[in-house]
Amino acid sequence: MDSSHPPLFLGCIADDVTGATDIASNLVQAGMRTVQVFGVPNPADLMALQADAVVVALKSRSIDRDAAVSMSLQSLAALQQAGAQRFFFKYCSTFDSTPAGNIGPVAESLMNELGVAQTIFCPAFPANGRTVYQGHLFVNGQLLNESGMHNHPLNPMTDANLVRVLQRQTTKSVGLIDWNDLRAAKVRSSMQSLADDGIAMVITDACDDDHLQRLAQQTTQLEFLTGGSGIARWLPQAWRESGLLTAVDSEPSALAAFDRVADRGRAAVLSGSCSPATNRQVHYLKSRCASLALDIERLLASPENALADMEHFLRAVPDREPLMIYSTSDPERVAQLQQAFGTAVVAEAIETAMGRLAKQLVDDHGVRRLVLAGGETAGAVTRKLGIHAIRVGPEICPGVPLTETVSAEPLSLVLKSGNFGDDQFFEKAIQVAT
Ligand SMILES: Nc1ncnc2c1ncn2[C@@H]1O[C@H](COP(=O)(O)OP(=O)(O)O)[C@@H](O)[C@H]1O
Ligand SMILES: O=C(O)[C@@H](O)C(=O)COP(=O)(O)O
Repeated sequence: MDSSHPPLFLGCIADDVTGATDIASNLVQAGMRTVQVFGVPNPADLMALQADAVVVALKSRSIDRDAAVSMSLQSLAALQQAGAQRFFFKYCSTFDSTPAGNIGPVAESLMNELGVAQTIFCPAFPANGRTVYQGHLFVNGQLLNESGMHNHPLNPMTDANLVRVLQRQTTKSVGLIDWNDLRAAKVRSSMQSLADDGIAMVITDACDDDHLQRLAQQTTQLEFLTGGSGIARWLPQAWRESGLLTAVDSEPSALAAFDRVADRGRAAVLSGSCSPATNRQVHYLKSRCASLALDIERLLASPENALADMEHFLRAVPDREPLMIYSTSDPERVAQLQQAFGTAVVAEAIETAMGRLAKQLVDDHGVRRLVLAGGETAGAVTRKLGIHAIRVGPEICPGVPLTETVSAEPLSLVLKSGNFGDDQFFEKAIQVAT
């Protein structure tokens, strides 16, 4: 390791792959040299990275609670051994979880392990339309439970009151810091009052970036924070101002390690998100490039035959032309498939197929840029491709950067959170300058 590089400062644990890239991108935008690694890391590998921040991308959002807790604790141990001084648990800005978890149980176990009595829960990400007011989460001005998230295939969100949602997932007591506390710079004193009342987990309001900046400035004392990536855009500056983080030369330095060596080949979009935004993005792109909807019934009946059909399609697309394959569907179609075959069975079949398709695209069809839509989908694909780490480049839209794999033959990856990006996002991601 280069002894002139400051030691690792921040260790993040993200509960899905696109969410990890989202926070990594916001940290890079805020001037931190950030590397994203996939799966529970090895401390020695982390120490060799020369980064200010490491984001560990897990696939722990929709799995069994005990497994999610276990892999999060193992990741924490690795980050601690690598010398991290601050820790962040990143979950979705739409608080994606089931009544059993996994946000509450994972946060609780990380707090217990770190010996931390209290922390904040700040999913707000105003740049992407996620705001929290009086503890209620809004998505582009709609209450969470009316925003389309109530139709999520794996973790439908049916309650916008986050104090209530989180309280159902944890044995610790949950409270609220509202926007008045932020405006009056009363976060620390309000947290102390809440602590005196035995409140360990504090949902925080934030309606705009000014609120997030204030919140970051007033929580620098916390060793462990949790939230979406909105606050991560402001924490590095707050840490620097309070003397905790060594100042970096300038913002671009955080992008300096991004080589752009990967962007020399064909682009393909694999889309498994069924969010409203991704449905619109698929609709926009499908008449503009070669595209194919996964035949999900055929896939469930015979994966091998379905993949053989896909291979025919791939061979028919002229060399080097971009293409898109998607399972993205509207809520009625998702419900119909889930009722007929079972939620987990459908999700597993699609994720496995997406992983295999990605491997075919890269190994046999000259694809060097993969655009993946959906956190679970991206998790399955990156696992199948054996990707260990990525460097983060410039943003294509808030929370979705261009990235490239840290490997002998780098691959360009765009890992898009299901609900991020405008209708033309895929087209931009395919075309973005190299
Ligand atoms: N047509 C479909 N019907 C049912 N489930 C689907 C369909 N298409 C994709 N899925 C599954 O829904 C889940 C979507 O999750 P994810 O990829 O994380 O997207 P998002 O980012 O929108 O949450 C995945 O497990 C995926 O396999
Ligand atoms: O915070 C967010 O909204 C995203 O970073 C995120 O976690 C998205 O997850 P997916 O919607 O599953 O892609």
